[in-house]
Amino acid sequence: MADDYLVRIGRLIRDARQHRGWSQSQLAGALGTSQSAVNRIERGHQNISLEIIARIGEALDSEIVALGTAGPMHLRVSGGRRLSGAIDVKTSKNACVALLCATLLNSGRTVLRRVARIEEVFRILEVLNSVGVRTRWINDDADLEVEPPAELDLDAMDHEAARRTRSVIMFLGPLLHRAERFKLPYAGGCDLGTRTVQPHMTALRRFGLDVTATEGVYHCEVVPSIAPDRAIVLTERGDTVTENALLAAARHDGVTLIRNASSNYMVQDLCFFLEHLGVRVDGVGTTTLRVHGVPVIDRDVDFSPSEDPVEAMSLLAAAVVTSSELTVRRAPVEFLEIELSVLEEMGLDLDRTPEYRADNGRTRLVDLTVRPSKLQAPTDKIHPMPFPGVNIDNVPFFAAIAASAQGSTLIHDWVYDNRAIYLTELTRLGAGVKLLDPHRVLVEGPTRWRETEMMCPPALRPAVVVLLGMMAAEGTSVLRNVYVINRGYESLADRLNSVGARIETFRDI
Ligand SMILES: CC(=O)N[C@H]1[C@@H](OP(=O)(O)OP(=O)(O)OC[C@H]2O[C@@H](n3ccc(=O)[nH]c3=O)[C@H](O)[C@@H]2O)O[C@H](CO)[C@@H](O)[C@@H]1O
Ligand SMILES: C=C(OP(=O)(O)O)C(=O)O
Repeated sequence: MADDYLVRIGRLIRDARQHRGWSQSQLAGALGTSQSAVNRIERGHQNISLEIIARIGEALDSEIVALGTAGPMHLRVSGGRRLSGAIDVKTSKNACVALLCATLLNSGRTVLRRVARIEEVFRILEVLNSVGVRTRWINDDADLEVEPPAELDLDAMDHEAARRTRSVIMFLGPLLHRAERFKLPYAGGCDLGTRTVQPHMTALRRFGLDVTATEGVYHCEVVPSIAPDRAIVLTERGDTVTENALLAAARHDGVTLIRNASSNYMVQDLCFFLEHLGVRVDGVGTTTLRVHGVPVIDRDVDFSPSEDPVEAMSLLAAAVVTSSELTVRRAPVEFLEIELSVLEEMGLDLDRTPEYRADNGRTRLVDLTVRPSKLQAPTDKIHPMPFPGVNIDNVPFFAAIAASAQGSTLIHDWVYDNRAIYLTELTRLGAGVKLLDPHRVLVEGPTRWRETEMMCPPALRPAVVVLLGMMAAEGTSVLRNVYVINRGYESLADRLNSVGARIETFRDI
């Protein structure tokens, strides 16, 4: 028993080390020990103290062992089961976090309906609470009330929670209207390689924001007399940068023109919310936004963020890889149209209902039913583009789908440095995924999926893709440390179980 325990800890350490991309010698160097000692630890042949485990966890930036229910969550998947029935898409992580940041524009009370109860939202709530914003879940439907204080206590900001999110960067836009000097930690989020924040700084400089970045913290100073005197042309058509520019423009006394804006789903939801706050935004859905700012916003508002196209795509992919008939209800079709076209070209048997409106009154939804189909690899490569193109976050799901199709599919993720690399994790489940270069993988299908045990890749979508492979594989698979999945999906295991999956959650020791 004791030996078995050491072997399990050893495996956790090995997986965490491999995820960091370190050799045994590199870990040994960080611990001040020898490579052979690390080798013994990983094989479970060495007694180790809690102190050593803690040091290893620190060196690898990974919580190896935790006590009680707060420890890392893992999933045990009994795969090879067909799904059936219907499942609803939840509201999107990316809109919910942008709207939470946007509540900082308003002195009044904001109610957001059916907010995704996910770790990313919890982290942003922790940051808001730490600076004095009062937040409260008001019912079991996940409706959330947000009330900012008259004065924010920005020095009390919870940097640890903030640093775990990408979204906290969207505090910059609202805060530049509330403080002349403040600090914000560097943004985190999925580990996808370098993710620039320069376009944010370039856009917000036009509103008088001056940022010095040192030792993990942005030191921000605002010169209120500086205001945009001509159009703000974003250097990238990014989602969060467009949102930051919108947030800054919302309380700017005048009209701001933003060009090369993203018109993606979360940006549109933010524009609809700004309209509730009395801020008119012309051009929603296009790449030129004209924002009619309102210097003081003090309104009680009630808003329903829309459904998540990326969650819809994840659920469709779950049905495809498990050869199931499944209805995905409340799918925001406008943000999935190209994905659906590609899937139909690949031979997916897919039905959709007539469109209906999301609770925000604007976004078009449909229910999609997919049936088991013989898929062919697409002729052309799959690559993302800013909306309206294949959504960057949907690309990883094409890897799982391509692995279920006959033939070779080239997937080209030009956007992120690391995300395509994580897709090679599917080889551990039996898929033929070859890395051609850091941005391109060739997927050779169909796959005879096989069970495995592994750590979650440190990026949300590739982590879910691995989970889908495990659902397709006969036998029992284990996916360790799924915080990254919980960042973006609410109770995913339970919800998949409700349509026939068998996924158990557990924690170590
Ligand atoms: C909280 C949130 O909403 N996160 C989403 C948002 O992150 P966010 O908007 O922060 O995305 P990033 O700024 O990281 O941009 C994504 C990447 O695309 C590159 N890029 C982007 C636009 C462009 O015109 N040219 C270009 O090269 C950037 O350099 C970067 O490498 O958008 C990403 C891209 O849709 C999504 O993956 C994230 O889920
Ligand atoms: C990359 C993603 O998220 P974030 O921007 O929050 O890291 C994602 O949602 O896939």
